[in-house]
Amino acid sequence: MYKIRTLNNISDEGLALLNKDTYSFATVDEEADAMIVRSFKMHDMNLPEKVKIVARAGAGVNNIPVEKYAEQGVVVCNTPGANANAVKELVVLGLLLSSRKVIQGIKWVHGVNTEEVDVSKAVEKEKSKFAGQELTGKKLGVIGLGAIGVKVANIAISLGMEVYGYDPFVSIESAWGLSSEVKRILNIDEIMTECDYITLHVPLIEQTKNLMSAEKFALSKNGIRLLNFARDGLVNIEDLKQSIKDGKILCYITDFPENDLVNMENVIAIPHLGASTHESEENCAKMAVSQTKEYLENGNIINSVNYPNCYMGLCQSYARIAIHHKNVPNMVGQISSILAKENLNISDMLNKSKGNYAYTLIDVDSEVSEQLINDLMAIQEVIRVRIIKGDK
Ligand SMILES: NC(=O)c1ccc[n+]([C@@H]2O[C@H](COP(=O)([O-])OP(=O)(O)OC[C@H]3O[C@@H](n4cnc5c(N)ncnc54)[C@H](O)[C@@H]3O)[C@@H](O)[C@H]2O)c1
Ligand SMILES: O=C(O)CC[C@@H](O)C(=O)O
Repeated sequence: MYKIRTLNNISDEGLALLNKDTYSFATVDEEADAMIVRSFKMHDMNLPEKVKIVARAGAGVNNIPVEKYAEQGVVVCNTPGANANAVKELVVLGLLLSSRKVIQGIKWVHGVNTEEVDVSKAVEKEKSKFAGQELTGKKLGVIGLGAIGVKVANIAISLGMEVYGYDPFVSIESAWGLSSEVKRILNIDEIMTECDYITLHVPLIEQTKNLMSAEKFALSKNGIRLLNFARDGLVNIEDLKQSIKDGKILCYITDFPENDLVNMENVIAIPHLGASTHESEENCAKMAVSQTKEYLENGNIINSVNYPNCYMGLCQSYARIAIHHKNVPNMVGQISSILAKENLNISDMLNKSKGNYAYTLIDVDSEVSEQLINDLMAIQEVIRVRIIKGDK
């Protein structure tokens, strides 16, 4: 029986995949074999030793100490692309809200004193205050061409925008999905100087902190619209406030409200709703739960951000040994000589690495003794050893 702890509200459709004969819910952290999380900040949390996997039902993992968990032999996975359509649709709304004074207009309508004023007549007189501009023909810069950026770039093309895309690390899969009409930009400064609208779709990592700062705003035209549906921390708030005052930024639309910004004219702050659709919550939860089950039941790692992806299907031998270790030379040699000493026959094997960490899956034809587990754990660079019962 495995115990699952949810640290945020996770869609019921996803949790329903946890069959009751094998899974139950942990009520305290210490009981959990796996944690499923959305935006809960795990940095200050002491992760109990029993936890083996943390599944992020979503894309961003900046709320999780990914490297620290790798050191503890805890797999962190996310759900790439599962909420991309929801975010894309909200970005389209962001483009429109930053172009047309719909929010201001609606506020005005709500404020009309209908005891004294005939609103239907007042509309025609007042509406000139709320004129906007069209998207067609304007230039949009998309920074980050991953699951969301590609969808945003493509839909902007169909809205008649001229789209500039910047992503020095673009994956082959993303490149295949990107419209050939998107202009590939190799220097972010060109996005700043050319574009009327800029939208951010990069992860928040050390290299992207304050990606949008005074130095970049200085390059832009006057009156640009900046959209941030990726993360706070990507935009330097002090520099942003100054650039709004200077008229460089006409509108900042963000999914990450901050105290300093919420009452500013020219700022539209949305309460982190990018992924908040029924469909996206269900997609993310289903993917997070399936990946958790694969790891717990079969040792397979899918969509991990701190360990290599490793998939050997079901174990059709007697048992599967799953070993988390450092990515250093001679690990496979040391592991297989321990198995040879115990006379264990290997029927299948996979060894993969990612950065400083590696993972080895070994299917064996007979029982694995406590002594063998202890011998494996005694290798200095081995972090965790788990035995999974096979079919035979
Ligand atoms: N508002 C929301 O609710 C919401 C929902 C989903 C994702 N997000 C945020 O959006 C981010 C992107 O999501 P995604 O699903 O597209 O992720 P993704 O991993 O598919 O795409 C990220 C892209 O950013 C690129 N990138 C990384 N560093 C870069 C840099 N310095 N300059 C340019 N490009 C760079 C990567 O190459 C990758 O193509 C997430 O990390 C998350 O922070 C927000
Ligand atoms: O879980 C959410 O609601 C937000 C998720 C989003 O920020 C993400 O990075 O996927």
